[in-house]
Amino acid sequence: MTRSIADLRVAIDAVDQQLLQLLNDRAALANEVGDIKRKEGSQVFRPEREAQVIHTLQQSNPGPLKGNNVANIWREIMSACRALEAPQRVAYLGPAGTFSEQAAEAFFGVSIDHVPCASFDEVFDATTSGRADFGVVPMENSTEGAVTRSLDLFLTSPLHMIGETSLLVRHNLLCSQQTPLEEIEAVYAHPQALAQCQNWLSVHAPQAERHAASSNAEGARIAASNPKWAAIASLRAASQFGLHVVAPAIQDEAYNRTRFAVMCLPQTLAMPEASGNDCTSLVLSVVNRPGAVYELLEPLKRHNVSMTRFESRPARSGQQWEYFFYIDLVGHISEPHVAAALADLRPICAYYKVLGSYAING
Ligand SMILES: O=C(O)C(=O)C[C@]1(C(=O)O)C=C[C@@H](O)C=C1
Repeated sequence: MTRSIADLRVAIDAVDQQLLQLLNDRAALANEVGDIKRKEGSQVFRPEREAQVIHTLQQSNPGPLKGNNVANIWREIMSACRALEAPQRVAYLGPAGTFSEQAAEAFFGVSIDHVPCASFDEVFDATTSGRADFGVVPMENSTEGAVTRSLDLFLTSPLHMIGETSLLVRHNLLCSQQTPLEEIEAVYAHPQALAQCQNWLSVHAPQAERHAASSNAEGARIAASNPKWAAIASLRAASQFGLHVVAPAIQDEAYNRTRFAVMCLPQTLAMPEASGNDCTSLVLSVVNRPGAVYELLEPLKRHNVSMTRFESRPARSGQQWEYFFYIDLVGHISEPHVAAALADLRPICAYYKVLGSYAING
């Protein structure tokens, strides 16, 4: 016998009441954990524990909810529980409506104290000075490669990476009216977004001058003041600034992803323990002589450690052709094969810095 919608809604209401009770029971337990942490003076946010909770639930999930739904729901449940223990202040490139804000909320959930910043430099400053507990910055994009300012800032910063999150980035052309494409005189966006949409702009709005803005949301704010000006930004920025979508999904690569680093001072949160699905990020340099880069990579092969990223940046040391290498390895630094590889690799390096060992956000 099929049940009517009215009957099904009564059943849903009953399940919701049970869920509400269970969620409050859970929040009360988290509160008790919070009391203990306050007495101990230990950090509220435990990313490896949260990753484990989500991983375990995804493994035992009987469906019909999909694994990623389970992850999203529990990220928000834990965000709310964490905020009861103590609100976490998170710095990112603002204003409201940026992809960085989206990344911060994807990692921490929405129950955070938002600290929007005017530049990547300010995100590092805010997190270093204690104005924020954590910072979120983009590290790499699947179309445009490294976000070089973030990499350079990490080199001299006392901050370390305690997590990562990756976002599918869809760019939209936004205007204050439905302005025809051929009438758009200027496009405002962050240089990364302009680069990720350059082919589309050359074909569909070749007459439009391209202007760099400090963020896409700032570009949206500027575009809101003139119907002949457009911005490249998210749907979230469109609703934030009351703009229309003149053209959706204009990024040159359909699969345009940006990976963000989550960072903090080591005294705020020490390196997370291994979660079982981790990554280690390093910055290294070697003296410039034949075979040096080969020697750098050889210990990884010998100890069977996979490398998922190898990025070089000029050292700016005054010496030409000297580089820093940004390397990501699969595994946690406490795993024996990773520890052994790094022990062999370290003496070869002229410069060696572990940016962090943290759970892969999947
Ligand atoms: O297990 C803890 O340490 C908690 O504080 C509880 C809890 C949770 O809600 O499950 C909340 C915050 C932490 O980041 C990890 C987990």
